[in-house]
Amino acid sequence: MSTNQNTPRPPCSPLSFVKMHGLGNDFVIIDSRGRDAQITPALAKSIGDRNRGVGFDQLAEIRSSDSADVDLDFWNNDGSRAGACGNATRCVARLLMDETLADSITIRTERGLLLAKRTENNEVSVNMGHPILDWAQIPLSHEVDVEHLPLTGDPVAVGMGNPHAVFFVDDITAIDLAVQGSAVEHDPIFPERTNVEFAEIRSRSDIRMRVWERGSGITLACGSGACATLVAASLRGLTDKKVKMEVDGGTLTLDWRNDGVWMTGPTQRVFTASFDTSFLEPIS
Ligand SMILES: N[C@@H](CCC[C@H](N)C(=O)O)C(=O)O
Repeated sequence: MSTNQNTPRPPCSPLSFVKMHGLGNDFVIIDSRGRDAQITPALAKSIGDRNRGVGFDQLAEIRSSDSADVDLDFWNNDGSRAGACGNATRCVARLLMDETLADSITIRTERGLLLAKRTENNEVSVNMGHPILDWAQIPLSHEVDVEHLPLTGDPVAVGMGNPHAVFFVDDITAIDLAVQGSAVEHDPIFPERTNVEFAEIRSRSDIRMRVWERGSGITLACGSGACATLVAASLRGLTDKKVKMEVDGGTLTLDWRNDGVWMTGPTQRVFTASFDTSFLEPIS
């Protein structure tokens, strides 16, 4: 008798999920309402591996809420937590609004209570709240010396529930996103690392932006990064407070209003599936 056939297998523990994306920023969405949180850093990293797991830019875990329609936690694919994720918030809002046929929904994230709405053309808008401009709260260092960074020009530090360093550049095609983004993310001046945006101003209402995300690397879009870029451009006097922003995966509309920064764009459900967590290889 073959020993292989008799090798005991751990019990099957299926975890179902929905795969969605917003402008190519892709997410695994797990619904943990009514049960304990299931995601740990190690599990997030294993599921996030694009070769050995499922693959995602962020994992969003939906939780029951006492003070909103749902609570939402975010994980990057390196297993780290993220305090905000604009595009995943829009995707989850779309998923739940389709489920309940509602036209709006409240979602509590680490950054606070967010309101999302369905638009007339079936896109999703979310109010990402007010930017945090006090660097001590972002958290970033007050004494930022950009001279040693592989870039010229001062970054603008903006908190949207997560940290962003926005660089304005004359020619975005000249940026080596992997090299320069990674160098800025890991620069010791950012004690909690940072998301990095490179923005070329095309007009007062049109920005081209590319992003290097903390904990996930190059992504096709970043909602909180788009909000941070609008805030930075507007504060520098480079644009108006409402712009369209072209990112690698498509176009977002950003509107910095009195009640916060609103972001609008498409969402797409890709598939629903489940996997057996006992198959996932731990990734160090
Ligand atoms: N893709 C996101 C932002 C994800 C979080 C980020 N990588 C972090 O660590 O803060 C978005 O759409 O906002």
